[in-house]
Amino acid sequence: MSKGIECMWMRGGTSKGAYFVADALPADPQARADVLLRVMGSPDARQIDGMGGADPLTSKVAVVQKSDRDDADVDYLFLQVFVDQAIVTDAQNCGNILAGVGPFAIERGLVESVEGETEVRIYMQNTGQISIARVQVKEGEVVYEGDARIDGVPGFCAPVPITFKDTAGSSCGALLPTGNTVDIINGVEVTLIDNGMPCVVMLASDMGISGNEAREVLEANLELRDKLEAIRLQAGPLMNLGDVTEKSVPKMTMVSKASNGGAISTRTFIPHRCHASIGVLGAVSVATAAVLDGTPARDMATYEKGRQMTLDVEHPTGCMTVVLDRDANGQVMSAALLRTARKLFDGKVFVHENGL
Ligand SMILES: O=C(O)/C=C(\CC(=O)C(=O)O)C(=O)O
Repeated sequence: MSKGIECMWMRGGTSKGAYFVADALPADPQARADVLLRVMGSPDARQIDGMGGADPLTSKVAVVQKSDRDDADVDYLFLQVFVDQAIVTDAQNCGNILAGVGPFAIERGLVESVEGETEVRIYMQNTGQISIARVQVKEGEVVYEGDARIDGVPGFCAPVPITFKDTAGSSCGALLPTGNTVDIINGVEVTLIDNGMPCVVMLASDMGISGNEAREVLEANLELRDKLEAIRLQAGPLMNLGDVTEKSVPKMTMVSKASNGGAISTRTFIPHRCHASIGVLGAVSVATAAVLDGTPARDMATYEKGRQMTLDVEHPTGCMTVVLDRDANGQVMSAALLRTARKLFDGKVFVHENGL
């Protein structure tokens, strides 16, 4: 019998997944991927023989360890386990799963808790950048109960505010990897941007949709999906991401006018399924596109310009509030968001014998 692997299941923001201390998993990336495919039950559209929830948003993994760096407490490696393909990729970061990393690090004793609030400095290995999460603590224990709420998650929870600095060019080497605010691919005006997450931002109307459709409606639109994928495969090399056929980036975001008082409305493919809301760093990248003059997103966005700008990015299940800090030249220097996280399960996960 397999002896099982120590693992915690957590909701981080609007995603859910498995959190491991690094030394619980094989160090070799291929062997680790084999184990994680079995943990989630991939490849299988239903993930019936594993813990994954048959959705890319619930088939995610955080690998966490103490950091050797002076500017970080822990290192966080994000891994996306594809649902219906045998692919485990570190080609993207995830700001939602990140929300659980601070609480998990305290739970596992990787970070010493500070009564009241513990600041956890997290080195995000996928992109080589730092984020800071603030976790509530009482009598040495992580507090999960509270009165914060985020769209896309029912109920209330303790707040986990997160700040990102220097996320520009996280995976593409530059905020605008082509040097342009607008490129044209297959006749569609797009902004190729990376402020923490590589995204292709385009007008919903250019893709033949209103931008207010439900996730299910968009996923059933095969013509739209084909058009998005054709643009994505060309955008990948232009964004310095190489061949993206088997990668989960860039994300494809279609924007339209906000319909609920926010700054802009979004519908995002990640990249083959439509997001139920929007990714954290995805929202930061799209909000950044919306404050750049000359972009399709700028034309759709409504906001007041300033050094600190709060943009409500609307998505299929509500909105994500992004606070951007800009310097005197209007360049985005940091971004902050509110997330919540919750411990769901702690124990051992079992995989087939030959997985360990
Ligand atoms: O885009 C995805 O694959 C989904 C994400 C990513 C994310 O959080 C981010 O953009 O930072 C999510 O909602 O978990």
